[in-house]
Amino acid sequence: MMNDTEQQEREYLEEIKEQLTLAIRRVDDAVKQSSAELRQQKHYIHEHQSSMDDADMVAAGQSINRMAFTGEAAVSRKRKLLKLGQSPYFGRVDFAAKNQAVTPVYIGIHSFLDERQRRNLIYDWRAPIASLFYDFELGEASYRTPSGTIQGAIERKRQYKIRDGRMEFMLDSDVNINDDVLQRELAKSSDDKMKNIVATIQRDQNAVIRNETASVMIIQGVAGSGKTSIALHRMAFLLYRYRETIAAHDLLIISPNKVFADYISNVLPELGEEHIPELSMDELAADLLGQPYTFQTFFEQVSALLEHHNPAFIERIRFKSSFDFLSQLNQYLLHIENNYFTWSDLRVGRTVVPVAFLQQKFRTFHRVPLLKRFALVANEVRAYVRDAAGRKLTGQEKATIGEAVPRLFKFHQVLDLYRDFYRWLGKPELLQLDHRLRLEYADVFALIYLRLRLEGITAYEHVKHLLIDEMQDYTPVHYAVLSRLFLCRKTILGDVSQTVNPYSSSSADTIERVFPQAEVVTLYRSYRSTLEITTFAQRIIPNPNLIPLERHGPEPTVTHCNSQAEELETVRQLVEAFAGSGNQSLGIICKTRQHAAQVYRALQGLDVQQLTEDSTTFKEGAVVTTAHLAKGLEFDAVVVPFASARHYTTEVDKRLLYVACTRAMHQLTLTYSGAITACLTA
Ligand SMILES: Nc1ncnc2c1ncn2[C@@H]1O[C@H](COP(=O)(O)OP(=O)(O)OP(=O)(O)O)[C@@H](O)[C@H]1O
Repeated sequence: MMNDTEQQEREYLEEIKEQLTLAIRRVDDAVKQSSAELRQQKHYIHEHQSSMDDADMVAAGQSINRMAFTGEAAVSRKRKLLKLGQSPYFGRVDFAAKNQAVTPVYIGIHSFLDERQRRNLIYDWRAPIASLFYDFELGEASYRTPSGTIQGAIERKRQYKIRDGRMEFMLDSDVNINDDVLQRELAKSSDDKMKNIVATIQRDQNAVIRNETASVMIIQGVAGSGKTSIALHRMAFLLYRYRETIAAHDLLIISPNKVFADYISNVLPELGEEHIPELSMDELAADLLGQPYTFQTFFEQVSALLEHHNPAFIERIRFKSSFDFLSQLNQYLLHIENNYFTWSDLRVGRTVVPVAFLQQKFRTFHRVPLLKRFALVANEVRAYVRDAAGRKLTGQEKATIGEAVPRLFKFHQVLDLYRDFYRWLGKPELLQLDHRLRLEYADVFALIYLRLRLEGITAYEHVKHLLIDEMQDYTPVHYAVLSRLFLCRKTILGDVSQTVNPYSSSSADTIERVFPQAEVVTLYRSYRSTLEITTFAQRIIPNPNLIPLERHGPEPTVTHCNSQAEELETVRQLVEAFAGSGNQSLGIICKTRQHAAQVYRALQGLDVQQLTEDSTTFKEGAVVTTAHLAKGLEFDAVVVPFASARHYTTEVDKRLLYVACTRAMHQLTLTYSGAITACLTA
């Protein structure tokens, strides 16, 4: 068989690298040539401008564009080849399709074709045949192609780690194929942003990544199950699978905040794809609400909940996060259609426009959002009056009609209707709005929903696939807005256990009610943390279904201190120890902003950074932050200060503690003074 031994593999790697070098040289030549031609063409146009007609100019412009395009494609091709030169492939399956010879299939991050022999030397991990690598052990196997399923058998499976063009190891695997390499990958320290996982994608993960049928895919997965990773690889897969029709700018990621967006921003470029546009929910809200509103952000809502116990505030959030709320809004919309018109004949000069005409016209436009119908009906009325009077209307008359028609309806401002909604409910106290029109967070998407239904919003029709992370933080009314705004396919992921606001959280079941056509996948295997850390986190929120990966590290420690000052000193020592520990990242994760600020002050003079809501980038090394902001991130080591009964008491606190502890990959330390929190007793 080809490339049997390690020696042969090493020689083959050199051969492939050489071919890659040649290919890069060819691309370079092509780039040079195309830029020379471009220069010539421009020069030619410059010289002959005076004698060229419009058609000549258009043709010349087009040919320049074509050359520039070829140039860009060559540059991008070169980038991919250079990357392959560093690490050409990570896997190999020797596959014999039925009645055919065995061929080795090398799998890498991009494909690489031997142009002269027209042979695929490396297959893109997203190619149909590459799914063999993820989906099967040795023996019978099959893969689906657009033209049907190919049956056959896998005779060998091999994995490689090639870095900087050097083979660090190769492994033949028969049964538990990925485990060894996966273990090595997971044991590594995390120095910076999220990385791609193409070499070790697991079977259940692969099924989600390659799913082509789901119009809505909901991924509920335990902490560290790879949800975010999978979702990003799924985007890369879709870009590959539908490359004729979908480009990176057709996709949209709705992310919880800028730090998270920055944290994940490397994955697609690593996979050779362009950056995907991203919006935070707050940015989307600001865009959809428009002026003149300002609003409390989700961060501020959660902080307010943590800072003071306010039953009325909680009650408002709870109600506005319910399905009942959404259905009340829908009923209200029906109610106003049926009750808020005051019908009367319209008199314009000597012409009377009868009620029946008006009603009939409003009915004709029933598909148009309510508040947009008035202008359309006014036009109809103008035509009616013109015909009746037998002459053109004066500007004054036209304006009169424009004002009279809306008067048939009680309200025209969405905010007035939103206020009225609470009166109609008999609970005006549920809307708290100050004179500067600052909305509570729980009102933001409700108001947007009304606006969407009453005025229509079409701003996001170009999006072809939407990715929503941290789904548990959004409520039925959020999803009602998203489902009307984005008619495209969606991938929605999250974990109910990691909600930072239990009064407004959604489980996969809740979201399924909004998207009944959704395919729901549940992931139980947790990859991030050592068994010791995962077991510890289970004491906070137990999940009997969770399957931790067998990877070991030090037991988490819970350190008692005699005073807060001593506690801060302990944290300081931990940060000092971090510098020489071999760990690359350390997260000091606090419950509140105040705690984070206090700890940060106590660490003055050390190389520590603070992550706040205003941060726009993920920071490396040691950082102090809050659990809310740390959600979705991970660190080699985590320190959770102030884990006392005083600070971690409520249901919200418990969730935050869970989020904080599950951020740790290898090492976890809690410190407290006074009594220890009861959240750990489970
Ligand atoms: N198949 C895999 N191979 C290698 N690493 C993996 C794999 N799946 C997950 N991981 C790693 O596990 C960690 C957690 O992944 P990720 O952040 O995507 O999980 P998550 O479910 O979104 O986590 P959380 O909800 O806790 O934020 C990451 O370091 C990721 O690289």
